[in-house]
Parts: sequence; C-alpha cells; structure tokens
Amino acid sequence: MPEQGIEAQLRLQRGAFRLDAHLQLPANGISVLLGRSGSGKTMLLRAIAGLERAEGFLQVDGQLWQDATCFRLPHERSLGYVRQASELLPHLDVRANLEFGYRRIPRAQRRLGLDEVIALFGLEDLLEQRAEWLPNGPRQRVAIACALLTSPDLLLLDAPLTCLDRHSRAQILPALEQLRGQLRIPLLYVTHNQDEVTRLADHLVLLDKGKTFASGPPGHLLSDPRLPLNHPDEAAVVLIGQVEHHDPHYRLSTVRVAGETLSVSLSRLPPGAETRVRIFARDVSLSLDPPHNSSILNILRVRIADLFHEQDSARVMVRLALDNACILARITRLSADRLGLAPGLQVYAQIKSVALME
Ligand SMILES: Nc1ncnc2c1ncn2[C@@H]1O[C@H](COP(=O)(O)OP(=O)(O)OP(=O)(O)O)[C@@H](O)[C@H]1O
Repeated sequence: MPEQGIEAQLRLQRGAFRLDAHLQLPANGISVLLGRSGSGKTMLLRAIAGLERAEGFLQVDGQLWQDATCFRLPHERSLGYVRQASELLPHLDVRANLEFGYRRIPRAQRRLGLDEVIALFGLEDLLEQRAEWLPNGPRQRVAIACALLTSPDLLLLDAPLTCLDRHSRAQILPALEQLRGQLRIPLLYVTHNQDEVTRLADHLVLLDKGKTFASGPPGHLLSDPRLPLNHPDEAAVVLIGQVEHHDPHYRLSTVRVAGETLSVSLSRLPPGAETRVRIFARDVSLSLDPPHNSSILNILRVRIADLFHEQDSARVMVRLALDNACILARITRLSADRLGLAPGLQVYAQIKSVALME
C-alpha cells in the first residue's frame, strides 16, 4: 500500500463501546465504510477528524496526524467533513459559503476551481440564495462543494445522501463519480445503501462492533458470501469494465468485463469509457450444457470456485470464477445436487439481468 494513502490504527473507548480500527486505504478514489447501525462508523470518522481523541496513530498522505507523541487538533488536519445534515453558514448566501473556505487556500494549493465545482454540482441557480433557506438536497450539494473547495488532503462523507429524495441523490451521485477520476485525494464514505456502494466504492472497509474485519476491492469482498454484507436475497457483485459498442436500434450496449462481453441497456458513455455493472446472485442460473434458443443474452462459460450452504435454507450460494473476478449464483440445494455441482466444474451461467450502474 503506498504511504501516500491513509494508514491508521485507532482505539477509543466510549461508555461500553470500544473502537479498534485498522485502516490501510489507497491515496485516490472512494473507500466506502460499511457496517451495521452502531458499529462505530461515525466514531471512526470523528476519530480521524480529531474530534474524538483516540489512541494509536494516523498518517494521511505521508503526513503524521497523530501518534503517541503528537496529536494534530481538528483545525490542523487538512480535511473536509460532510455529515448527514450538514451545517452551512446560515446568514450567508451560497456563493459566500462556497468562497469562505476557497479564498483561505493559497491559489497554488487549490485542487479545484470555484466555477468547476459550481458546475459539477449544478449550483449556478442557487448562488444568490441564503443558505438557511435551502432544502435538504441542495444543502448537501452545497456542503460537499464547500468541503471540496477547501482542497483537503482527505474528504470524510458520513452518509451524505441518507436523508435525500431520489432526485437529489441522482444529482449528487454522478458528481461524486466524476470526482473519483479527477481528484487525487482519498474519500472515506459511509453508507448503508447498496447502490452507492456499487457505484462509488473503489475500496471497501467492513466494520463490526467497532472492529475493522475486512478491507479490499469491492469485487473481492462483495463476491465473498462468508462476509455478512447483505441478506443472501440481496447478494450481488459489482464488476468494473469498459463500454465496448452501442446498438441504438435495440437500445443495448456491450461492456467488456473480466474477459467477457456482456449485453446491457444502452449506455450513455462513449466506447472505451469505464463503467460498472451489478449482477444479483438471484438473477444467475446454472446449466451443465450450453443453453440453446434462450431469450437470455448473457450466457457465460464459467468454472465453479466454491459452494456455500446457507443454514436452514433451501438455497446454496455458488461462486463462479471469471478472469480475475467472480460472480455469484443463488440456486436451490436440490438443483445443485441434481447437477452434481462441485468446485472446479465448468458450467454455463445464464444471467437474467445485468444492471448498468450509471
Ligand atoms: N459519547 C459516547 N458515549 C458512549 N457511547 C457512545 C458515544 N458515542 C457513541 N457511542 C456508542 O458507540 C456506538 C457506535 O456509534 P456510531 O454512531 O459510531 O455508530 P454508527 O455505525 O455510525 O451507526 P449509524 O449507522 O446508526 O449512524 C453506538 O453504540 C453508540 O451508542
């Protein structure tokens, strides 16, 4: 792991709750922190921000923020922190809010321009509005923009879209996706929302009862049924690939992922662009022979990596190996026995639905 990323070992006791977190996060991109309610996500973010005085050490972008001998106070840590319900400077208009942090950063250290951020979050029509009158959706857009304009070394986002309606979320998610490729700073993002994980995560960290217990690329963690990420009904993998070809007549595109070509709904992105697809385990069925005359467009020849029996369930989760990635199939135990499924066996995976995450 490059030393320019985030490295932390933070321990903190609050009442009966103990946080014991170990982080090694990449220098760029979005790391998503996942965990049940009460698992300590907010406490961890607050400890990173220096708002809680944890023991241990924390290094960000090659700079020591704390260890046994030093502790940078919150205002000495170059970070942006956006919460579920963000506070702005209520008596100022949106433009003044945006400029407040931006003007304090020397020109040479600014990572993004004011106009660039205004355009990215679609704030043009809000600039003259007083911050205190903003509804939730625009308020969060402004809050994230304000945090970015301080050009921090680290951006912490604590469930920033939780209280927003579909429309507001749909305005913010593409901006965050665009930032991922553009901004050379790490984002640590807390969410419970599966769509946000699928669309945003470059790296996942799982937290349970205050302890970080798994960390890695989402493709690996989401395809591991042993991790308590989702109810098996909702188990899904995300694959990162490239748009290959558009077929406007049938309103379909092809996407190249893990050495395979998948048909998806027509993508808005140009050929060659990076995109993500999500495949639910419940949408994948298996066959020993190549299915003929099927309406299913995506049929892949794959090898069974392993099978996971679910306790007290009629179903079994089958992990299927592709080139450098895995997908999951959730089928009945009866079918698995009838087909004699076992690790190493070649089968045909029929994927009923592949969702393009754009
Ligand atoms: N100051 C405190 N004193 C005692 N216990 C605390 C304190 N702050 C937080 N806790 C407890 O620590 C645990 C973790 O809280 P935290 O808010 O970090 O969880 P979370 O994972 O962010 O939850 P959610 O997803 O619901 O926001 C909870 O059980 C909470 O009650």
